[in-house]
Amino acid sequence: MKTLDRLRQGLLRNRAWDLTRPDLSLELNTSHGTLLYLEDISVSFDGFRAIDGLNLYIDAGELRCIIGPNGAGKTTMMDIITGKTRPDTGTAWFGQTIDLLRLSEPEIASVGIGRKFQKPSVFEPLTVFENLELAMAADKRVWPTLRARITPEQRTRIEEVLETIGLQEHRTRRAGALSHGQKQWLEIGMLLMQAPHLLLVDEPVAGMTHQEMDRTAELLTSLAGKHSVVVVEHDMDFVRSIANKVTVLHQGRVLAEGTMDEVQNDPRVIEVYLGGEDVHGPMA
Ligand SMILES: Nc1ncnc2c1ncn2[C@@H]1O[C@H](COP(=O)(O)OP(=O)(O)OP(=O)(O)O)[C@@H](O)[C@H]1O
Repeated sequence: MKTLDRLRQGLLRNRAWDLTRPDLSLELNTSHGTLLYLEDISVSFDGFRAIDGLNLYIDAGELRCIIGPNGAGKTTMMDIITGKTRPDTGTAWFGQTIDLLRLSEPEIASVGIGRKFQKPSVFEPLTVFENLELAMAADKRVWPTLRARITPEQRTRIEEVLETIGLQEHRTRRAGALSHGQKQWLEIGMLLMQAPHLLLVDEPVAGMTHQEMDRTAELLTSLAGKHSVVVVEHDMDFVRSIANKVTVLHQGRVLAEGTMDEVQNDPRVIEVYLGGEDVHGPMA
């Protein structure tokens, strides 16, 4: 029997698996071109359906923007992908073989899903370089010994990431002394140290200057191709500047999907945004 079928059977059969979970696949397979499959996902909190039959597919290497009014379910969707929230129904596959609903939060991170929350959480007393060094250690138990020595390969990797995030000249600065935008880029760099296949980025430009927003747009678009990037953002100008494909969530399901022009001209989307439900204002 194919691994996928075996896993599916296991899922239907029982959720209490053997602790060793011998049939658990952690090998990513995206030969069909799709990295993330969320199908018919629903979750309720105290009887309120925050996610309601959600279907979402993210291609390998794609940059996708997710928009939607307050309470549309964007954060809850991210929580489901990362294992923080378990759906009541539905399936969530990472590539064709990895069943996310069978993995713990740390396991989901280790198969290559990184999440950046809105508020930067860099280690302020440490330098930019040291932050990246720490982020390299997937196993946080090795932190105390990590500073002892890094290999030339690891140093090269850190240098590459410093260049990607544009902080080469700030490598010896304390993270706490960075601007808000620089802290956000450092945190994206810290995620990159884990070489994730999928990066989930929550409101990356909130509180940024225009210049920082432009730099963030460049950074996120440069990551696509090598990684899949899912950006949840309220700032429509920013979304327009980076998006190929936009998904509009509303009441826990996909309302519309397409280019920014397509979704902006979709009467259902206009109704949701102009209907007074969104405190962030109409779509620009
Ligand atoms: N743990 C929870 N308990 C109860 N209700 C919740 C919980 N998490 C989310 N909700 C509710 O589910 C709905 C969806 O919330 P969610 O935070 O996912 O929306 P969102 O699209 O991220 O909104 P925003 O743009 O304001 O961040 C909201 O009505 C919210 O109040």
